[in-house]
Amino acid sequence: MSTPTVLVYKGSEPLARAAAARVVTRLVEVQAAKGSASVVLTGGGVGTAVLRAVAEGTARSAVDWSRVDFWWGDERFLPTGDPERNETGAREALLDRVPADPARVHAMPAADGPDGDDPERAAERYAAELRRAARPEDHGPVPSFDLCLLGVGPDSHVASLFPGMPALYETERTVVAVRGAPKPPPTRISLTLPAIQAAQQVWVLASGAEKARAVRLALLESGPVQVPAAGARGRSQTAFLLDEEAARFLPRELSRPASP
Ligand SMILES: O=C1O[C@H](COP(=O)(O)O)[C@@H](O)[C@H](O)[C@H]1O
Repeated sequence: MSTPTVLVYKGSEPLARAAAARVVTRLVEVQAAKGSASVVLTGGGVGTAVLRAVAEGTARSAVDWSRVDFWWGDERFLPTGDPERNETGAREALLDRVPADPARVHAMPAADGPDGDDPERAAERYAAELRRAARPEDHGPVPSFDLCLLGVGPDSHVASLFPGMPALYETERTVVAVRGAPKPPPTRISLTLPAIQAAQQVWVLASGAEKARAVRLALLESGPVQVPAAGARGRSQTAFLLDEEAARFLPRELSRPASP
C-alpha cells in the first residue's frame, strides 16, 4: 500500500476545482493507456462538489464518458431517487450531464430494488457485480479501480465504515450491509477496506474545520478500526486533498500548499 501524499488548497471551492481537474487528468491518462477507466464515487458535501466541478469544467470533453465504469464506495439504503442517496447526488452533479453508458453506471441497490428492504442481500448482489467485473489481472474479487474517491466524516468514517464497526475487521467480504450507522440514515451498504485498498489510487477529500481532527488521525499512525480513514490507502497512490481548515491540525511538513 502507498504512503499518503497531502495536497492543501486555499478553500473548499479551489479544492473542488483542483480535485476535478485531477479526476479528468487521471481518467484521460488511464483511457489513453488501456481504453477504459473505472472510478469509485463518494457522496457527501465535497465529494459531490467535485463531481459538479468536473461536469462544469471545459476539460470534461477530454474524457470519453462512455468508457468509464462508475462504482460507489457506499450508499444510503433508501428507495431509488431518494435525495439522500449518494447515487441521486452523483447523477444530478455529473452523470446526467455527461454521455455515460448506463450499463457502466454500477449503482448500489436501492431499498425498492430486487432485494427489497434487505441490505444484506443487496450487499451480496453488489459484491457479485464487482466479482463479475474483476479480470484475472486484478488478482482478486473486485476490479483494481483506477481511482477511488472518498469523503471523510468528522468521526473519521470513510464510505459507510464507522469507527469500531465489526466490518472494519473484514478480510473476505468486499461489500457489507451496515445497520445502526451513527449518521443517518442508519441502514447503508459499503465497500470494505480490502475492496477500497484494491484501488490503484485512493483520494480522500476533506473540507472544513470539523474534519481536521479526523484528517490528523488518519495520517498519523492510527489504526483503521478506531479511525477508518487511516485504512484509506491505494495500491500505487494515496492522496489527501484538503482545504486549509481540514489541514489545520497537521504538522507543518505535511500541510504544504498544493500551489503557491
Ligand atoms: O454519509 C456519508 O458521509 C461521508 C462524508 O460526507 P460529508 O458530507 O461530511 O463530506 C461520505 O463520504 C459518504 O459517502 C456518505 O455516505
